[in-house]
Amino acid sequence: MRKGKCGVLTVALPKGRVLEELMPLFAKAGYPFSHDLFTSSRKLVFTLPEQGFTFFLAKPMDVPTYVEYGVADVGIVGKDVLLEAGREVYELLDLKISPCRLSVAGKPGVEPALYPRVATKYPRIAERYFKERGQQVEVIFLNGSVELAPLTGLAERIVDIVSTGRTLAENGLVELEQITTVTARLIANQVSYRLKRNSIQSLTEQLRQAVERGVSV
Ligand SMILES: Nc1ncnc2c1ncn2[C@@H]1O[C@H](COP(=O)(O)OP(=O)(O)OP(=O)(O)O)[C@@H](O)[C@H]1O
Ligand SMILES: O=P(O)(O)OC[C@H]1O[C@H](OP(=O)(O)OP(=O)(O)O)[C@H](O)[C@@H]1O
Repeated sequence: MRKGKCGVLTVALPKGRVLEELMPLFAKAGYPFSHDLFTSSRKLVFTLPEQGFTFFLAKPMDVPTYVEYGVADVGIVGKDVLLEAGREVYELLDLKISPCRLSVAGKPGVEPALYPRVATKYPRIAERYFKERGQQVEVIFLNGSVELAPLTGLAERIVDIVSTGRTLAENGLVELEQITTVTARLIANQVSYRLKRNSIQSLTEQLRQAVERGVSV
């Protein structure tokens, strides 16, 4: 995108896994920013007026917050985070990168208690999932290494990301139910979407074409 009358677009990027797969997709869409640009320093804000962008580097779970409040016009984030954050943003495009799934897992062959404990980084998704099924559970929030919970007796079940399945397998756990599939999404602030419609639609269209052409990462 070149700077037009709509001005610079502010983009909230998620640090970590998604960013790695995003940069090849951006390049394919005609925005050749290197992953190194964002990871070779501790800088969090990258102002690139000539290219028509300002980028923020945020924790994935915080990306929808920056976008809902409008300090970022658009953002990129996993569907898992979008569902968990429950922010008022527009979801514009499935970027089809960083695929994984959100699943319920636990030790094999263990019948759940009447009121089982479920450990997760995704308490809202877990609450909603079990409530919809009429199952009463106690959801325990953890920040990570969630697979530890059933091994230590903290919880019988977990709700967590599964990708290759290696973490579950190496900890003697099994996937019991799949809640949803997950890929990264382009999201937009609702006001920016009106005020910067041309810039946002142009970015969306370029990315849509790149997604359709496919990216090898
Ligand atoms: N194997 C995987 N494990 C975790 N997340 C994955 C995996 N595969 C794809 N993803 C996607 O990547 C996102 C997480 O990225 P990353 O692991 O870099 O952040 P994080 O570890 O959740 O963040 P934090 O630093 O806050 O703990 C998820 O929201 C999900 O959409
Ligand atoms: O199915 P796999 O390919 O093994 O991937 C899934 C694992 O990867 C993620 O953990 P991460 O490395 O992000 O660490 P965390 O547990 O601290 O979030 C996720 O929480 C699972 O533990």
